[in-house]
Amino acid sequence: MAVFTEVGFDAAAALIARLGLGRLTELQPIAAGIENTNYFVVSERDGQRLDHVLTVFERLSAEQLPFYLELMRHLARRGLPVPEPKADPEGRILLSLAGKPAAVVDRLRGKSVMAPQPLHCAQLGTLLARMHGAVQDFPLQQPNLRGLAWWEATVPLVRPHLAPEQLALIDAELRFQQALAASADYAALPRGAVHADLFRDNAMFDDGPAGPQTRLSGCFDFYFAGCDSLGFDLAVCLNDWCIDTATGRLDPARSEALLAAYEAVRPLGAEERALLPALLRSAAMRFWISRLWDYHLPREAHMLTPHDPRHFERVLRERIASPWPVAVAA
Ligand SMILES: Nc1ncnc2c1ncn2[C@@H]1O[C@H](COP(=O)(O)OP(=O)(O)O)[C@@H](O)[C@H]1O
Ligand SMILES: N[C@@H](CCOP(=O)(O)O)C(=O)O
Repeated sequence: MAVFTEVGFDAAAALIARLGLGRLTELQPIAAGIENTNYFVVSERDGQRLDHVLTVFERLSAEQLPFYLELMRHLARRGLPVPEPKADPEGRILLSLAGKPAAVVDRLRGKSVMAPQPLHCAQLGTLLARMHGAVQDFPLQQPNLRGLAWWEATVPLVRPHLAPEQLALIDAELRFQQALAASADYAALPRGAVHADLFRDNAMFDDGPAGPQTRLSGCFDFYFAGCDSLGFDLAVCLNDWCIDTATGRLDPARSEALLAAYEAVRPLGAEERALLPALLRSAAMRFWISRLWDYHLPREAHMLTPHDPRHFERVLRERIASPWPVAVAA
């Protein structure tokens, strides 16, 4: 992030105590991320150190948040490595701090791996497929709030900042995505509550038998989750985990590792496979628009570092030019 809301030590200590997590000993603002205010919190209970993450939600409302927090709890209770939100004595996981909605969740061990190898991508593929299985009986519904309707509302806001060739691209892609969303093939895609932002920086690896930072310890930041096609979620991951950053191309070894591991748990249907190139474009478009919006219409915050929108413009152009260069196992 960004620290949009400065949380005082005493206020955080009172919250941690109320959650039964003992005495607060450290409160450390987190610089990474762009959406919410996050702090690492360390507390001591019965002589034991406890590590959690405190999030103050800046844009999401108290009406939208139960979906994300309940989804995390659902997945954690299914044994998936997802931070579980902590409940107060009344059983509430949606809390309040500094007059804003807040949550305290488990801190995952390890670090993000920003230059992943096939072994990292494979573990991510397995986790993603397991999550797609586990959400099939998740009862809450909420649309992907960064889906097509948001693109349609946001493209007019960023258009004044674009060069002619960018305008041509964004307008044409919006038309392509509108036609895709209206198609019968798209309507037939399997759907569910998906993460929708499972980038490398939203997963952690700790040390494993294959060496330092080789074992996936979990994924976090479910605050862009929503009901969408499972294939879109997969495309978001492929576009980030398997990319050759310089060219925007998909790296065959990493893409194949991610997909093979995914399909070992949840094989893709023929309709998903056929639409994967279009969904890779959707995933590139989604983050190009959000990055343009964050970049050109920034919010006030300390430590805010917007992501580079040109990256996803390059990725989108590449996905249009080379729909699916990877030999996907049929
Ligand atoms: N549950 C967690 N376990 C470990 N680290 C976390 C956790 N949640 C957040 N973080 C850390 O905080 C950073 C920012 O979190 P993130 O959710 O990406 O912020 P934002 O919602 O503002 O984009 C992450 O890069 C990570 O280092
Ligand atoms: N992953 C997105 C932005 C969302 O930020 P996060 O820190 O919440 O993952 C991007 O890279 O544009």
